[in-house]
Amino acid sequence: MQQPDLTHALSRLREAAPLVHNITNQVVANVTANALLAIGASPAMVQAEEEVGSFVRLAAALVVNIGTLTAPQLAAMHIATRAAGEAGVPWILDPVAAGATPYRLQAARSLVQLQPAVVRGNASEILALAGEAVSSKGVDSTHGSGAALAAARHIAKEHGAVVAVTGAVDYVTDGQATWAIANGHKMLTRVTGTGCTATALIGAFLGAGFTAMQAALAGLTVLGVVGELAAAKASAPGSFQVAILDGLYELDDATLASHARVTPA
Ligand SMILES: Nc1ncnc2c1ncn2[C@@H]1O[C@H](COP(=O)(O)OP(=O)(O)O)[C@@H](O)[C@H]1O
Ligand SMILES: Cc1ncsc1CCOP(=O)(O)O
Ligand SMILES: [Mg+2]
Repeated sequence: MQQPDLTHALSRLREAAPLVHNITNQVVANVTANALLAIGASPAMVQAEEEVGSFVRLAAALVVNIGTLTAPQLAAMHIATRAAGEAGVPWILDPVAAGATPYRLQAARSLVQLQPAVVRGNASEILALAGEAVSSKGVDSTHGSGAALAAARHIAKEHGAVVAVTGAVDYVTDGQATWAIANGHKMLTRVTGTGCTATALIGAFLGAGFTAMQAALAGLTVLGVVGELAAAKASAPGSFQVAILDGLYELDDATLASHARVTPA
């Protein structure tokens, strides 16, 4: 398996400065828009059924996140993902708390049928999406990421998507090749929206023309490295959240390459 080359990933992303269309949850809309701006992309949060089909055709990538799902928002997600498919706009699914209620699970299942380039979730979410009867603690995982690796491979093969499971170690698989990313910091679990930020960053790399596998590896490695650097500067969640945003802006290709811990799994 050839080692993924992230050497110029950040400069490529910043050169492309992709417009990223987000249909996301109300908790993280601001956080993820700021993360996308900090890394060098251009975010737009657009979710009216009446306009998502037109808007997504202007975008370089689409992020779909079911964190605070409502029926109109789900309808908009179906319109946007179908239009994205027609227009060749790559999109990523974040199945937040997929196993928590039948409504969410059904919604996530309906969306994964519509050919996302990437699915990114925590272990409980990926297990639920794969059909395992698992519990979660709302939006938080009660499983380690390794426990969802087989489920991730299963979803990847069934839907032709790249699947990323995050946790202490992140895994990215296309159903055949699997990579482990051993970056990150526990403090990332003490601030809301870091999983959603991971998803949005992968969306930015998709919008910059990276393959699904490269985009998932780049997005997760960026957040993991930034999390480590932020934790060295900030010891509590409030300042850590600010340090993440600053770190996304300050990170360069050389620092990413020297801190990345990506190995075959
Ligand atoms: N125990 C941990 N140690 C280091 N990094 C972690 C840990 N748990 C999660 N992360 C990182 O936090 C980010 C969000 O992942 P995760 O918490 O799994 O998503 P979610 O917020 O959707 O549950 C990812 O970058 C992941 O690598
Ligand atoms: C707290 C919360 N409730 C519904 S969505 C959301 C944010 C979840 O963010 P993340 O999955 O990144 O932890
Ligand atoms: Mg999440």
